[in-house]
Amino acid sequence: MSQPALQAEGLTIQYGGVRAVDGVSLALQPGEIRGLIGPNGAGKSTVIDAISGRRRATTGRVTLRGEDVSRLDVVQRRARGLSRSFQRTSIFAGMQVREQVELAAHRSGAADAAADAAEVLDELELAHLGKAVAGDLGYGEQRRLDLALALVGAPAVLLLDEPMAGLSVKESHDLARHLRRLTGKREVSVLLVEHDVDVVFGISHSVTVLELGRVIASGEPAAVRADPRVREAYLGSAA
Ligand SMILES: Nc1ncnc2c1ncn2[C@@H]1O[C@H](COP(=O)(O)OP(=O)(O)OP(=O)(O)O)[C@@H](O)[C@H]1O
Repeated sequence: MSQPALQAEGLTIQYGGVRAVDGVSLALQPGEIRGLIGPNGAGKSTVIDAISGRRRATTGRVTLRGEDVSRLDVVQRRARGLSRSFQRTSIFAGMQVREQVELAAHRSGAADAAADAAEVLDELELAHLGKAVAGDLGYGEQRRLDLALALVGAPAVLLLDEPMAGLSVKESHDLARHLRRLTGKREVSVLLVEHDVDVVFGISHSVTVLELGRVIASGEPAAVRADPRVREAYLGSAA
């Protein structure tokens, strides 16, 4: 097996008396999409915060392509190829679409920001909206723009926190299709936190399930979905 694009080992995060994340380990191979699911409050966003550098883990280690980045901040980890999106989009509503994707590409260190932005916009079927002001886009288009902003600069790893939030079923499936195609094409690894479990099981190569800050299952989607503990803790009998 090749060197993992990302490895998190024994992450523990304490908020005062609450242990929000308790010894979580996971790895992403190049080009792998790993779903990270669990009930509300299970610790999914906190894991993403710890991996991205937004929150320093109390204990544990984060390695990016073999390099220990545990002591680096968000900007330093971004420069090493770790990108993320947030539950709420981080687009600039008053700015033109192409302009802001080019700016993001430039800030992410792309050698040719204009070309990189053009390619990502094209891949996400947003090229025709390049001159539109982002705030005028439909919500589904804004979500795709958010993904474009995270994708430029050729990151090795993308942390996505509920990218389908608020989308219709069709828009979710469209975004999932884009994600699957883009990750394959660009060899970017994705850690996908998403409440729509059908989307997660549909596009992920592997799935990790958290409950009360701990990993209760991890592996191929079909095996995880069939795991009695997962069904009991999270999916319910209808899953
Ligand atoms: N800033 C904070 N201060 C104190 N406790 C927090 C803080 N942020 C999160 N928590 C607690 O940490 C635990 C994990 O929260 P987290 O938001 O990571 O879960 P989640 O799985 O992402 O939930 P959701 O699906 O609702 O987004 C919860 O018990 C939450 O109440």
